[in-house]
Amino acid sequence: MAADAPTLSSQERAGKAFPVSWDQFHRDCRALTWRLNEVGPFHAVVAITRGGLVPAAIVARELGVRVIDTVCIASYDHDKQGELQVLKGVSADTAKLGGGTGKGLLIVDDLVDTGKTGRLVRDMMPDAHFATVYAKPMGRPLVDTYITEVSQDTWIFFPWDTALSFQPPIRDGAA
Ligand SMILES: O=P(O)(O)OC[C@H]1O[C@H](OP(=O)(O)OP(=O)(O)O)[C@H](O)[C@@H]1O
Ligand SMILES: O=c1[nH]c(=O)c2nc[nH]c2[nH]1
Ligand SMILES: [Mg+2]
Repeated sequence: MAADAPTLSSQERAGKAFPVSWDQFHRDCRALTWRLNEVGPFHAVVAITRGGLVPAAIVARELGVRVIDTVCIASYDHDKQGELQVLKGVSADTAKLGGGTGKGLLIVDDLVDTGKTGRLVRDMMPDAHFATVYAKPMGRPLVDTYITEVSQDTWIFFPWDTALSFQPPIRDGAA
């Protein structure tokens, strides 16, 4: 590649935009919980930070689960994926609840895209149930329960990353 060739971000490569409002996200999390309620009960919810924190709070509230832990992973810097770094694993108490393999634990994230994050966390807790609100085809096989599939060339815009702004009329070339 030429030194000055533009590097496209994951978001730019995606091409299509799928904006999600708070209201839509809350509804999708509740729909996810209806499905999870058939699978549980779960000893604890494990949120993959940071995107998994919001759905984990809603799902835990709906399922009546009060033990909530986190796995903290850093990978995308805004919208470019780099090396995955595990900043924090689950606590010893949570690991014990999952019998060392994650059995009876519910892992929650906002989405799977390439599946790299999901694979890393699944490998830590192979018997846990893994749920995401949204799934793209590459990551979908890793997920046990999800609500909405979007195409691989779609970028999901979450309500905590966005704000209301002016949009040019479609007639003038808006996407
Ligand atoms: O399937 P993958 O290609 O691994 O991508 C999915 C992950 O990417 C996003 O997290 P991100 O790394 O952006 O961090 P954040 O949750 O802190 O925003 C999202 O919340 C998932 O955890
Ligand atoms: O906000 C986001 N939207 C996405 O579609 C996505 N894929 C990976 N990481 C992501 N973050
Ligand atoms: Mg994340």
